[in-house]
Amino acid sequence: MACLMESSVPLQSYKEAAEWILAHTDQRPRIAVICGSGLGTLAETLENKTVIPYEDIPHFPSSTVPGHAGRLVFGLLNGKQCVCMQGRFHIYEGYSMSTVAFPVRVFSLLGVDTLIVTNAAGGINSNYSVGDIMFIKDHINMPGFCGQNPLRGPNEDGFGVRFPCMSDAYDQHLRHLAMDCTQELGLQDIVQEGIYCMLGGPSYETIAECNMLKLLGVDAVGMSTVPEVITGRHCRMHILGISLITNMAILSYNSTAHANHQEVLQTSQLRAAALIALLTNLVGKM
Ligand SMILES: O=P(O)(O)O[C@@H]1C[C@H](O)[C@@H](CO)O1
Ligand code: HPA
Repeated sequence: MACLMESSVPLQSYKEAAEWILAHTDQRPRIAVICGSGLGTLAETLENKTVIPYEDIPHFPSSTVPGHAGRLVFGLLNGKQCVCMQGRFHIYEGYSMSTVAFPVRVFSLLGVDTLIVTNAAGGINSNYSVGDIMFIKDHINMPGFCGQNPLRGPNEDGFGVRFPCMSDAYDQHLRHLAMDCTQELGLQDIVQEGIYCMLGGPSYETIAECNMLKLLGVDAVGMSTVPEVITGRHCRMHILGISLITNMAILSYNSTAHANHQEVLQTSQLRAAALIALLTNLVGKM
């Protein structure tokens, strides 16, 4: 009988990707930033950049979504060495959860121990507004309810344990530090803290689905982040998750609004400067 297995990535592929990168830059960052839809401009602000297109790195997946450039950018952010993923992967592109999270294990082999994950998300909480910045305090892995998890398949003991704890997935200290930064920058009025729910996409949610998520206590909905966070926690990284509320989820049958990726990218552009200021300030304190 055929066995339904996550197509887990061979250990050798992570190692070959990491070795290739180590041979192509002498930068050794401990901080990695995954840039969400339209949020890749952060990478442009790094100093002393080394830019590596994903297609040059052995075994690296490729980006197929508008707003996700598809390159690693190494450089200094506020004096600290960082690597930014300008473009991430999603399961709706046809990738398995473990492939989506492939770069996170590569980063771990490079010596990264802190992961900042950003995303564009739809606001479910009716107290939220478009343009709000939400620090993620917890997540719901909705695809996980039917078995999708980046750690599915044989465990790689070298990265972490078989059954990792996720109740502390989002680092409280980093979140408080980030909150302090928003005060300093005068962003406190647009800051929220909440629960992110990942759905598979690529279709946006129905009205019934949005109302169900609201009942479940979800504050923002998206199509990413969870695979990278689970994988990062598995290898003991400290994680800060940030959702930009790019649109409000549609909860009423009277609404004439239509979710669309243009709006997502437009809001990301509007808030790019604020997010860059926030991350620059934060990284300086880390
Ligand atoms: O990569 P993220 O999660 O930031 O992008 C969101 C989810 C979809 O890729 C896209 C939908 O508009 O934006
Ligand atoms: N739903 C799911 N993913 C998203 C949304 C949304 O409303 N906005 C940005 N990414």
